[in-house]
Amino acid sequence: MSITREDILADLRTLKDPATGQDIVSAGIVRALTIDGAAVRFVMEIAPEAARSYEPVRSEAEAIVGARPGVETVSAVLTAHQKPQAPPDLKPARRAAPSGPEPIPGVDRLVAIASGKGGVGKSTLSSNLACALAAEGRRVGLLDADVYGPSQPRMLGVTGRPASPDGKTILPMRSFDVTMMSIGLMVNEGQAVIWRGPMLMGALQQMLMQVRWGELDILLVDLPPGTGDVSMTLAQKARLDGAIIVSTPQDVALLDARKSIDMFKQLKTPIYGMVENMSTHICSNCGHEEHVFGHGGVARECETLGVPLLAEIPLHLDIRTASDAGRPIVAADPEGAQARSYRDLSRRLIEAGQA
Ligand SMILES: Nc1ncnc2c1ncn2[C@@H]1O[C@H](COP(=O)(O)OP(=O)(O)OP(=O)(O)O)[C@@H](O)[C@H]1O
Repeated sequence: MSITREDILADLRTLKDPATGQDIVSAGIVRALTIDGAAVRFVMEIAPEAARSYEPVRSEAEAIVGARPGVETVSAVLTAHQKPQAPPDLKPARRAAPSGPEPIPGVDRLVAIASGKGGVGKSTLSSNLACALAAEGRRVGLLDADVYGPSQPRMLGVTGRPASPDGKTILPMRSFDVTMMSIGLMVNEGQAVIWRGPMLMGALQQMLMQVRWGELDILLVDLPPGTGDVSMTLAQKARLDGAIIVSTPQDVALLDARKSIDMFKQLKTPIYGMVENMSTHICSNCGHEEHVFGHGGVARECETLGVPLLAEIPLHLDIRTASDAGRPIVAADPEGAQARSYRDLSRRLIEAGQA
């Protein structure tokens, strides 16, 4: 049975907008309605502070549309609309309260893991480094802030939704002695979330400040690739102790890594150094080593930029299969050759007082 846009809008018109009393379609809340075969998706655009009062409307909307014959899946997502900005007041009557970077209660060090470009192995490094630091006895947290592709739940084999016993704070998950939280655990699997500026910042701040991290020696933050809103918000809201930049050796990746370093320098975040990932390929059959992406690119870049080269991680099939199976190589085979570079990196950071 084919479903039409009008059918869905008619269903949604039966629901009331709690703010205006109009139906939600006439109130202009329903946006981006797409019908793809038996799958229906739409967004409900609301004021960010009203998110809680709209949740029942959102779930009712999903239920009503889902009950229509021919509809198999429905995804309704709440997104925040941008409030028009008031013109700046050039003569404020009183001084604004300071809202600079704050420390996270109980967390000794906050360290960002960043990359200029996607797919260079930043998340693989974050989970393995977290496990390696835990293996050295450090109390480690990992916050997966990669809003565009949160992969830590998969890499650390974590499923389920974090509990919130009091409706205000969130209990983190735990895997391989690492306390973790991911933006991927806050949305339904497969549900596309359209993050707008204010909502994204709200989610990041919530994960930093409302998650009960407990006492940690270090909290690693796996950032989305590039130099976007999340990195900026993190550096502005929380007191960052350092950043580690991951890159592969090719020129294109290095070009982007340089932008990332520039950004952290501007944000006055100390750069702990760079990590070259996929530095050399080690054949899993014969052990033959070759430099698929060239060699020494990151070392040269580090010299030019005056930042330390922290580690060179080989490209090895076992590293990928371990992560895909939800058990990072450092946890799966801690004494094995492929875990060595991650474990050396963790020891180096601990020795330098950076972890
Ligand atoms: N050293 C390595 N050896 C083998 N495979 C690797 C290595 N590092 C990463 N990979 C694999 O490369 C892919 C991309 O890695 P990963 O997801 O960590 O990158 P990323 O930089 O976090 O990407 P994005 O930011 O786009 O999520 C994954 O399949 C991962 O298993």
